[in-house]
Amino acid sequence: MPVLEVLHLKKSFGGVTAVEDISFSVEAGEVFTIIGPNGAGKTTTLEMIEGLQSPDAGQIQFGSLSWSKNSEQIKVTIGVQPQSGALFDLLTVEENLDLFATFYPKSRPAAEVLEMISLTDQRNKQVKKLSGGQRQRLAIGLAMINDPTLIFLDEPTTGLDPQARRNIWDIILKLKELGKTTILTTHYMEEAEKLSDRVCIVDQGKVVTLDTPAALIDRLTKEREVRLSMLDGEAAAIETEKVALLHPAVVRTNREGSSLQLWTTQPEDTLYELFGFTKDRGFRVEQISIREMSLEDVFIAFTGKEWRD
Ligand SMILES: Nc1ncnc2c1ncn2[C@@H]1O[C@H](COP(=O)(O)OP(=O)(O)OP(=O)(O)O)[C@@H](O)[C@H]1O
Repeated sequence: MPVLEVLHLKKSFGGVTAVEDISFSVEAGEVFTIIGPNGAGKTTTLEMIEGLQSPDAGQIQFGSLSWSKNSEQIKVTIGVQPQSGALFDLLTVEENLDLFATFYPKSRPAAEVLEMISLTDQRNKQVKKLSGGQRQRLAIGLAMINDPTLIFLDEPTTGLDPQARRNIWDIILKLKELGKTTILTTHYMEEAEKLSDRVCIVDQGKVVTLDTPAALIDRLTKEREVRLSMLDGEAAAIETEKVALLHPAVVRTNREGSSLQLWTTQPEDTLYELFGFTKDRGFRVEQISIREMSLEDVFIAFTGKEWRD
């Protein structure tokens, strides 16, 4: 039985439809990631599930529990990362954890949480003196203080430098080792690809696709991005692009100056033909590379939008 099931959620604000129709279910122990462009409805979806907003329509079930009948039970089962503005700046790290612990009938010892979020050495530091990454780790710690089975992290790494982001990935992986379920939203594709068991892509308030990162990428594996850089300038690239577009396996192309990008389902065959052409014309190709598809390509393919990372 899924730990969370969301069925046909809908939410509008005045004339703006934030969530049009979102359904998914989450299994115990998985990292389930929702990604999507700005304004896709990710935060609104999460807030409805967390009980912070009421849906206009649809159902939210935590196993057999629902907000209308079992709100007290749900509150002790889930952990929600507070916005970083909700932390108490003048209190120390440990005092914040102790304070949040009082909101719950049962809590995990602060020392254990401090270890998990690698803030034991900063336990007596005032929160206002923490770095951005440390604040975010504390926010995740606060989401864990009631020892929840299901944890919601809304863009926990936004704005952090790569090392601080990696520290947060480590916490998410530790939570997984403990058998916890994490529902994550992120702006970073690489993060979704690395951490998630399954990824749900939303756009304009609807689920566009949902699967494991590997399966999503697999759907596009037939397509490869080929890059060519021409030594003989833009005119050579323009002509080569025209020839590439005539090849039946070439899906689309892009050119900037003398550099050419093309997406093809038959890279070898396409290159063979292009090299035939460049050799005939005496054009010299300076660089060539064939790139594997990533989750970012899946996103672009399904939503038709560039990723904003
Ligand atoms: N309280 C609100 N009042 C009015 N409009 C809102 C409100 N909350 C969200 N919206 C609108 O609903 C849409 C979805 O917003 P939401 O914050 O859920 O998207 P998101 O996918 O989380 O975006 P982002 O990645 O930018 O955080 C947006 O058009 C947003 O402007």
